[in-house]
Amino acid sequence: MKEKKFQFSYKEVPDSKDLSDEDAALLQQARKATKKSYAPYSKFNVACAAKLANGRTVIGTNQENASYPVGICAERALLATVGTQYADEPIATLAVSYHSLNGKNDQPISPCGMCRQALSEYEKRSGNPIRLLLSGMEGPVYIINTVKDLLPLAFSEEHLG
Ligand SMILES: O=c1ccn([C@H]2C[C@H](O)[C@@H](CO)O2)c(=O)[nH]1
Ligand SMILES: [Zn+2]
Repeated sequence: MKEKKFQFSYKEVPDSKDLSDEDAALLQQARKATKKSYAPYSKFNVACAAKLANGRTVIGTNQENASYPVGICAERALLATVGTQYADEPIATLAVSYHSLNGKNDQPISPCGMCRQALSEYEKRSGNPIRLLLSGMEGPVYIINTVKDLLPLAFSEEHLG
């Protein structure tokens, strides 16, 4: 039997003011876009902002539904736009933030499992790592180098044979 290990390291920046100007601006766009979220059921307003390799910025927000499973996360809403309008264009950096009416907004969240799978496929398809900036409306920012780090042993089209 062989012991295998998965390890990853990421950065924690104490506050968004410690980011580069470009990263701080992208995170600010994500924070601002939480106002566009439609989340009357969870009251958990998530938004993300992607800086594409071509310089464009795209935003996405969660859009909920009275039939709960119909709702879509901010990350996959964003990917639908990127995939449609800028197919295969690499996402250089994706900032994710949220504003919750249920509690504090000062800790980072990270994409759910379904979004990790979707982001993983977009990363592969575009051929470039997606850097992630994760943060609430204030507080620390996590910087993650690639979606691969968030989804070890990812399922992909290769497994379909
Ligand atoms: O990374 C995340 C985590 C949660 N949500 C959404 C799904 C649901 O609408 C609400 C509460 O889970 O937040 C996102 O959009 N992205
Ligand atoms: Zn999700």
